[in-house]
Amino acid sequence: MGGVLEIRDLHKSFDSHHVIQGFSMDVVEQTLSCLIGPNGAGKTTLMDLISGRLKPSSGSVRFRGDELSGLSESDIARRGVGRKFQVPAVFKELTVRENLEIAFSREVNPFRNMLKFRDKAMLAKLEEVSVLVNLENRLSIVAGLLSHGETQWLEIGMTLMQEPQLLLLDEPIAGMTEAEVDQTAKLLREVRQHSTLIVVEHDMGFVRRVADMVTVMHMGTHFAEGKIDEIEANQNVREIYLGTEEDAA
Ligand SMILES: Nc1ncnc2c1ncn2[C@@H]1O[C@H](COP(=O)(O)OP(=O)(O)OP(=O)(O)O)[C@@H](O)[C@H]1O
Repeated sequence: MGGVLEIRDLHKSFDSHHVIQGFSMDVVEQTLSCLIGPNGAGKTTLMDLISGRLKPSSGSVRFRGDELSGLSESDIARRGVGRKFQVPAVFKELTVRENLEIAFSREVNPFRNMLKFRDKAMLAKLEEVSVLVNLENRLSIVAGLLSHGETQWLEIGMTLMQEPQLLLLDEPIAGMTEAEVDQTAKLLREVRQHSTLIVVEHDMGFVRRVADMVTVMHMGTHFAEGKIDEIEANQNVREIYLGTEEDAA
């Protein structure tokens, strides 16, 4: 079955290091897919290839039927693919409100956007997103003073200001407290009501709570895919990934 995102026979090499080796995957609209796999499996590289940060050596990434490989990172973002990295990239000296305002438009000069788009549509979006990411009471705080978890939410919020149709998240709960993890699970389930998400995650407890589908990567290949129960019961997956975590525990 096809999907909103169709990845076909994707390859990526860095010199002689063949990191993505014929990877294919379909992502169905309005689902949350978790991408798991051992360290070095190629998860971040795959996200980089989807978002245009890296160009594939060969293969195809189609989003809503359009080929993305070959487009620039900003063109891919304009087509509705949002990305949040593990390390947040917020403007620490600006307030939460200003950070969200800047993110509203995809124009090049963010400070011009702040003046130009202080309109009703932006205000409505800002209110909706700030409630969603649990920062509605922190709008006038300088971003540099936010907790780690709040900073992660702000960056998710900045991505949501652009109304992405596909949202790529790299380890969104890294370093969060338990309460923040709970809040993030709730947030992602809400975002999924109107967007499609791919989340790279190592924490299987969190994967269990949020994932509709789980895709396992191993050595740059699509190793397995299914519901969380199927993946956790899959002996081959346990051998290359889950088993090793248990052994280490
Ligand atoms: N720019 C690069 N140049 C050379 N090798 C790279 C580059 N980027 C990634 N690699 C290699 O590609 C492989 C896959 O890395 P990647 O970060 O995609 O894995 P990952 O599954 O995200 O791992 P982790 O779970 O540890 O974050 C690794 O062996 C890494 O060293």
